[in-house]
Amino acid sequence: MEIRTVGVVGAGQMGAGIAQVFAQAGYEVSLFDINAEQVQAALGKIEEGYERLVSKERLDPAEAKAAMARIKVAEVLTDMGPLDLIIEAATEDERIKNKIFAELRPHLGPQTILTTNTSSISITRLASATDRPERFMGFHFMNPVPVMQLVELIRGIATDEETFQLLKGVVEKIGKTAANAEDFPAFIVNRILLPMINEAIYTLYEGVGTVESIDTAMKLGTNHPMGPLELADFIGLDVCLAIMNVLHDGLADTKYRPCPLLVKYVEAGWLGRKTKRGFYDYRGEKPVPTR
Ligand SMILES: CC(=O)CC(=O)SCCNC(=O)CCNC(=O)[C@H](O)C(C)(C)COP(=O)(O)OP(=O)(O)OC[C@H]1O[C@@H](n2cnc3c(N)ncnc32)[C@H](O)[C@@H]1OP(=O)(O)O
Ligand SMILES: NC(=O)C1=CN([C@@H]2O[C@H](COP(=O)(O)OP(=O)(O)OC[C@H]3O[C@@H](n4cnc5c(N)ncnc54)[C@H](OP(=O)(O)O)[C@@H]3O)[C@@H](O)[C@H]2O)C=CC1
Repeated sequence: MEIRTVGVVGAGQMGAGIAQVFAQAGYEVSLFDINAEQVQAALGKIEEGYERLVSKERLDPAEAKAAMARIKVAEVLTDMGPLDLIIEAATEDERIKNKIFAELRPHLGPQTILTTNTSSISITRLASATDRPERFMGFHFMNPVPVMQLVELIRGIATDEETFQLLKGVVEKIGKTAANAEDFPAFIVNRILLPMINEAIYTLYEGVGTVESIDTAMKLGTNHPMGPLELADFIGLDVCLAIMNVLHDGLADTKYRPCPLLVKYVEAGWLGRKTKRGFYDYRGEKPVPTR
């Protein structure tokens, strides 16, 4: 089997980046979101992404145009059913993901491979609610997708070798590097990264440092490209909280308890860059700390 057509479900920051990278690599891409405005915003971001590459002479203008033309908007989710590969990149909520796979189920082609870009949720559990756990995998991209080199590949208990090899091939074709992770809460990257971010939030909560001093300390003291609070805003505080909850519930260890301050920000709807407020306020010219 060769993968040529790809459906991306969810046109948020991850879905947009995934669609951009796949279309650039020559795949025919269908993009769907329950919010039609979000799809239009994603198309605008993708176009900007290609323009950025063209301006740096990393992409030929004709190739950029051709890549853009390979992205189609799916009016309804079920239109994606017969495609070769579906990448679910909707909100980090198990009920939403299950609902998407359940809706797709009667419309899927016999060969269609289902994947999820989940940051933390059990692949085996998501797969078990579909009709094809052997053709189901975790396909975890990093943010921002066009820049980050890594894709985590996570096999569920029933994932077959053919599916794994096909997805390994896809990672090579899009010019990225795969790392294999076992199916345990939050896999590798987020098992390590999110407790670090959560600890940074505790450091703020306990008054050990300010937003600025914590981020400066980690940027200049450990050479991280972004401070942990800036990175949390970049990922999305709702996504960070969802991952911490999966770690806390799945591993039953208090060391994964989400910081109450993270919970408070999410309850306020201050989700980081995407809502223009989180640990920083992005509404002005320059981000300024919100506490
Ligand atoms: C939560 C999960 O499930 C998993 C995750 O994703 S965890 C999060 C993983 N991501 C990270 O840790 C990101 C950490 N941050 C970084 O690596 C960097 O800050 C960054 C790459 C995002 C930006 O880098 P920077 O040096 O501050 O800014 P900038 O110079 O503007 O960008 C660097 C390059 O990336 C490109 N870039 C930056 N943001 C981009 C975007 N959103 N889309 C496309 N390209 C982008 C820039 O064009 C630039 O390219 P060149 O080097 O070719 O000129
Ligand atoms: N943010 C990050 O750094 C990373 C996130 N991920 C994972 O990727 C996934 C998406 O995250 P991200 O892009 O940040 O989230 P966003 O909130 O930016 O985007 C999610 C999108 O999914 C849409 N959506 C919600 N329900 C449905 C549905 N039933 N059908 C179709 N679309 C739906 C949302 O619409 P609406 O807003 O209207 O609800 C929203 O547009 C999550 O699983 C997350 O854990 C993985 C790696 C990194």
